[in-house]
Amino acid sequence: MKTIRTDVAVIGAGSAGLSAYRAARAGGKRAVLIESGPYGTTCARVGCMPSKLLIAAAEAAHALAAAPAFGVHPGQVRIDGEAVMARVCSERDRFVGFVLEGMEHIPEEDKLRGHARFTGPRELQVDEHTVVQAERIVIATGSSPMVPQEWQLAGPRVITSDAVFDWTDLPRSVAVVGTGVIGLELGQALHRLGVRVAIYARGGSVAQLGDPQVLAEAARVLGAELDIRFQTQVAHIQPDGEELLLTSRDAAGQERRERYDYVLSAIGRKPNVHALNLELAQIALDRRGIPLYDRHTMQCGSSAIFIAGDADDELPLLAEAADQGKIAGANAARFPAVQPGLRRTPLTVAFCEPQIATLGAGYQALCASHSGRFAVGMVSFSNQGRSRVMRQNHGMLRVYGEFGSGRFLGAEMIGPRAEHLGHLLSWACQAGLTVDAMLDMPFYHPVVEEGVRTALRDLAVQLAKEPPSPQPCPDCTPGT
Ligand SMILES: Cc1cc2nc3c(=O)[nH]c(=O)nc-3n(C[C@H](O)[C@H](O)[C@H](O)COP(=O)(O)OP(=O)(O)OC[C@H]3O[C@@H](n4cnc5c(N)ncnc54)[C@H](O)[C@@H]3O)c2cc1C
Ligand SMILES: NC(=O)c1ccc[n+]([C@@H]2O[C@H](COP(=O)([O-])OP(=O)(O)OC[C@H]3O[C@@H](n4cnc5c(N)ncnc54)[C@H](O)[C@@H]3O)[C@@H](O)[C@H]2O)c1
Repeated sequence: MKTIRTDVAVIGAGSAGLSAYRAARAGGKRAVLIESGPYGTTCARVGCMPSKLLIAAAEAAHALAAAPAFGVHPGQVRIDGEAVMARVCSERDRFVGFVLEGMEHIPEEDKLRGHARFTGPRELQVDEHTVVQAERIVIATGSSPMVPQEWQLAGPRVITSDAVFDWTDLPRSVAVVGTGVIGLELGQALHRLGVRVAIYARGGSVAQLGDPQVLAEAARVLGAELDIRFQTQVAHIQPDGEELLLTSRDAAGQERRERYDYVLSAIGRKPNVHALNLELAQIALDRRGIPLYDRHTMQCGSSAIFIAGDADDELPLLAEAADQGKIAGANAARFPAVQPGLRRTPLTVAFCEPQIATLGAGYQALCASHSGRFAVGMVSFSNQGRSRVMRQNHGMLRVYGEFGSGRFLGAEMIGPRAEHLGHLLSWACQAGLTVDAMLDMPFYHPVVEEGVRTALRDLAVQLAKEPPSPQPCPDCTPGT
């Protein structure tokens, strides 16, 4: 067994780990980056990039299918599944190639291959070959897709999103389980590429939405295009020749059996923290076994251990992994004099169509933190001018503002160009703008942003009213 001594050890060479390694080095410290799997990051290999490539192909097919409504007839449309997957894979490999090039610029002595686990609060063992003694450690181990054990018994045709990007052709049919972001993005893309898709939702959730009105609209709009089975449990999956036989049970107890080429488990991802021997790290864990940490410093308690990215399960997104990694790496370098880093206004986008975005404080969080102290404005896109011009007049935006200060707090939406409207609104939120200040900004015509203005005007009207249920202040109400 070899022993290495270093200032900072980073576990995981994904987006968070690379960012942490660079920040630790920039802080003037020696650092090692330990990776057990392939280099290239989840985002580039099997996440953000290949999924958006598949969606881009689906959008091309959908544009042709939608063209006749404009009086444009593209003729016989043929989807060449092998060509679709060939482009997805070759462009994906290009993105992975950039990451691999970056890895080559990291000195060999800073890179270690193998699975790291704690043997003490400042010591790791990598496979059976190296002991790393580190003054500070960053956990950036990412997350893995979940598949219930009983589904795994049905064999290799029960897959996760990882497997989709290894396909060399499109299958005939896929059952997608889960109406989270992955289920909706991949389910809709495959549907638009001519694959028979059914999406099973055990409840009524849709992507990251928490506002009941936006959620109901999203279920209605997406349900109009896709075969989504809400309130339907997957009861059993069994192999059946070259296919899988899926038995589902709806809310009324009605059973249904259908055959699919694949079942795609999109029921969430779990942080990779359970094979780290965290009990030897001497840090406090929550009830799911995830280290407790300060979200501004990424420090676990007062220890020399930091965490970043999907591993902490706070908001498992690429931009968050990069930000958190930078904060964790910089603080590992300057430990014990840790400093709060920049945490931005939360922003999420689901690239289904219509797109779904949330930003700032979500509706559910506001109900808990701002009960009786926030107002809601809304716009439906059904009659919004530009959206109607483009035949993308579906969805709804709900915006939230604070009584008294008039500050803009956040929004949830499904609708056209949500990725762009989400950015616009999250920038206003982070800048701490009031609703009135936002309405003073320029709005061109005809643009979907005029829909945002309608929602903000509605919010301004609501904010000018009395709060719905004034909360008496117990300390200053006479007699209390
Ligand atoms: C299909 C899909 C689509 C997505 N689309 C988007 C999107 O559009 N936008 C967006 O913002 N986000 C998206 N995401 C989420 C995004 O990809 C992740 O949030 C991000 O990649 C997480 O980065 P990370 O560094 O935390 O994890 P990773 O990149 O997974 O890195 C963790 C690394 O740690 C290694 N590791 C784990 N345990 C150990 C150990 N014990 N020892 C050594 N190494 C270890 C792993 O092998 C891995 O390489 C998507 C995810 C998926 C799956
Ligand atoms: N555009 C993006 O930014 C993007 C795209 C893809 C993934 N991601 C990230 O990846 C993460 C994981 O995505 P995901 O879609 O796998 O998870 P998710 O947590 O978003 O959704 C999981 C879904 O599965 C359902 N579910 C859970 N257990 C189930 C069960 N046993 N049977 C049936 N349904 C079940 C849940 O109710 C939920 O609808 C997301 O949280 C997101 O942060 C982001």
